[in-house]
Parts: sequence; structure tokens; C-alpha cells
Amino acid sequence: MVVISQNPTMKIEKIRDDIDLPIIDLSDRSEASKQMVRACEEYGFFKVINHGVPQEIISQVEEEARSFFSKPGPEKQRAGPPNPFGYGCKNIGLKGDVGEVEYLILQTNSPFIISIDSNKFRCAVNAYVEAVRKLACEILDMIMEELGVSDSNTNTNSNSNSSSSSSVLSRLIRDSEGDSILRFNHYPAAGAGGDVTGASATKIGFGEHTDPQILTLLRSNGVEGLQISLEDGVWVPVNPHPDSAFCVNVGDVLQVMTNGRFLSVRHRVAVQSYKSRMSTAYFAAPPLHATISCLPGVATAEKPPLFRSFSWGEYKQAAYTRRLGESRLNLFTLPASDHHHHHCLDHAID
Ligand SMILES: O=C(O)CCC(=O)C(=O)O
Ligand SMILES: [Fe+2]
Repeated sequence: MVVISQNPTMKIEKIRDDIDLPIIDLSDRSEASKQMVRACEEYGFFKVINHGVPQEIISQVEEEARSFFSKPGPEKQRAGPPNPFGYGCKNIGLKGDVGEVEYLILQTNSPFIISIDSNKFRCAVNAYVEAVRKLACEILDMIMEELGVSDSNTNTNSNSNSSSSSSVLSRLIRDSEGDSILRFNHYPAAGAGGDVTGASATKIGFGEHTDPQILTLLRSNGVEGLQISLEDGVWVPVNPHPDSAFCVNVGDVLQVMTNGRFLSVRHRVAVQSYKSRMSTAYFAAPPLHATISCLPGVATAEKPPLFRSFSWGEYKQAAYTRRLGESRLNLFTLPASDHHHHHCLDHAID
């Protein structure tokens, strides 16, 4: 079904709910690797099940986040403002973006520099981060192996009981100076809304954007709201099922490293009328000084590199000094490349 509506900026947009993201079973590694590569090319988003993150670890961190958001405002404010870590409400970033959301951003390399005074919360976060970092690395290793860019001679983890090798990407994420972050979002229910005609405009909790990092691993409390845009003005709702799944998406850095083969897709969150959404996002990122460029063997004579190399710190600076919805990848495109042959980059250069 296609529903046509107007968002608050009066831009005509369509919602199409006839696309389902692939649900990929990680217990069949070789099949999963192929499916993940295909999904990264086609949607930039997919869901994983049998991912190995214990339910207990997920429930604990989600319970602690719920209890944090249920505290009185002034108490939450004590963990803010979010520059760059801490509690924020409505204001997103430094450029005036607002949304119907409150959030808590934590760095993942302890010690946390903001004061979470609950020891239980801290422990739950630590366990969760360790588990999702491992999952992010596994997913990236599988994808890189499928792309043929894994390098086996640098696997220094002698405790590893897996025969597969670690990829350059998972090593960046495991680096002790890795810049990965954990973000909790809470979108309170909007209540009965709509105008006198009964038509309801989409209320935005988190405005459209791409994630700047390498890979995002997202969980929600089973309440819908996430939407992705594969073509301009058309939004595809991502249903929050199955409950046990992680939703995974490609970030800008991975789009650059795959020379545009993988898509960092625009997404946003619509607030629901009667249910509050909570989400937990782990953004896997390299160290600030890491050089981001095309992976070896990905660019060819026919498909020369589309982007110049840059450091993650440089990119992050570009991202955080711009509006949420503004593209930043176009700041790094190489002028010599012929964009028209790479339709998949339309999102990045529009
Ligand atoms: O809350 C969500 O489902 C998505 C939030 C998001 O896109 C983000 O934190 O980058
Ligand atoms: Fe996002």
C-alpha cells in the first residue's frame, strides 16, 4: 500500500509498506555472508537473528535505560548536556535540529566521562557494549570475507576458536582508541493527534539523516517508527520484528570503504500516537586518526575511487558541524570520477 501525505514542511511524501528488510540467520554463516552483502548493496539495512548476543544482556541494558528515562527531568539533566556525551532532550546536534526525542550518548571506551551514578546501569552498558562490539566485528568479518578483502595473516587473537580471520574493519573497531558510541533514544507517545480532517501528519522524533560511522547495530522495544528512504521522498517503515533481531545498517564510512557499493541510507523516526519507542544504537567507529579510504581491491580501473581519503576525525568534524539531514559525503567526492555510472551514490551526492 502506498500512502501519500504531507510532512510538517509541506513536502509531499509517500509511505510504502510493501518492502520487508531481509531477516538474516547468522547461524548459517556462508549463506548469511552472501545475504548481508546483497542487503548492504540493495537496502543498506538488514536484520539479523541468531546473533549470539545473550537476551539477558539485552534485557538488562534496556531495563536500565527505561528506568533512566523515567526519572524526573532535572535528574536526567544532570547527565547532560550531550557535548558530546551525556543526556539531551529535543535538541539534536549543535545546528538547531530538534525532534520529539530524548537521548543518552555514552562513549564505549570506559571510563565513561559522564556521570551515570547507577553502578547497575554502568555494568549493564559494559556487558552490552562488549557483546555488540563482538557482533559488529563478526558481521564485518563475514562481509569482508565475502567481498574478498579479508587478510588472514594479521589475526593476532590467539584465543580465537574461529578459523576465520579478522578484517581490517573489525580491527579498527577493536582498537583501544576506537571511537564507537552507544546511544539510547526515547520517543514519548505523541497522544491523539491529527488535524480536523483526520489526516495525520508524520510527527518526527529523529529527522532524516545517514549514520556517519562504519556500521550501526540497533535494537528497539518492539514499537515501530523507524523509516528508511531508498528514493527521495519515499519512506519505507521498518517493522520492529522479530523481537530478538538487531537491525543493522551501513554508515557513511563503510560506503566510502566499499567505493559506493554499499549504501549508507537515509532514515528517520516517526513518533507513534499511543506507544513510546525506545531504541539502543551502537555505532561502530574507527579511531579518530584512522585513515578512511577505499578498501584494497574494491576500486578498479573501471570504477576508480569516488572519494578522497580522510581521517575519521576529519569526517566526524564535518558531520557534527552540519545540520542532521545535510549530506557530508559530497564534501569528499573526487571531481574526476563520473558519478553517473554509480547510481548507488545518489543518496550521497544529492
Ligand atoms: O531510534 C531509532 O530507531 C533510530 C535512531 C537513529 O537513527 C540514530 O540514533 O542514529
Ligand atoms: Fe541513525
